[in-house]
Amino acid sequence: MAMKVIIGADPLGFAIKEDVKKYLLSSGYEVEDITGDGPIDYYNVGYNVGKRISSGEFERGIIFCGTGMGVNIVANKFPGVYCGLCESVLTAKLCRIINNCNVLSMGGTLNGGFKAVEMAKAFMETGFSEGFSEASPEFLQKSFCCVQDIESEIFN
Ligand SMILES: O=C(CO)[C@H](O)[C@H](O)COP(=O)(O)O
Repeated sequence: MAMKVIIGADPLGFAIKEDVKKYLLSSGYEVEDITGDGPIDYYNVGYNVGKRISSGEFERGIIFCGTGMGVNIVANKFPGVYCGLCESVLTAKLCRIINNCNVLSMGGTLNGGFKAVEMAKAFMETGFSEGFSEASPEFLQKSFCCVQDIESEIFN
């Protein structure tokens, strides 16, 4: 079954979102785009995507605004959301390997469509704790569990 991915963009993230959406659809992912026809503010993108990742309805999310920061801040308010703000292909890859991020955010004022797609590819195609010479998979997995413990303490 295809992985379910939720995406959304405010007006400043719209153009690169369209390029990433094309990549996701052509790669066979099941994509829901919450953007719609009218403009949507960055905090509503972060809210709607964060909520539906947190509920478990979607496995991954990719969100866009001018800088990637506003959508990132709001999405990360939800338990179970690990949103990485990335400005390079390397960080998009490392946010999966090291942090097990399930949401990627990026900015339309900082990235062109080609780079946005390369970052999305790195995010979608990289596994957690795989192939990182600086730390063992055991350490990365234990660290992620500690992050989840902190989260449980805060939310419960
Ligand atoms: O980068 C952003 C948030 O981090 C927004 O895209 C930027 O602030 C523009 O939003 P608005 O047009 O609603 O002011």
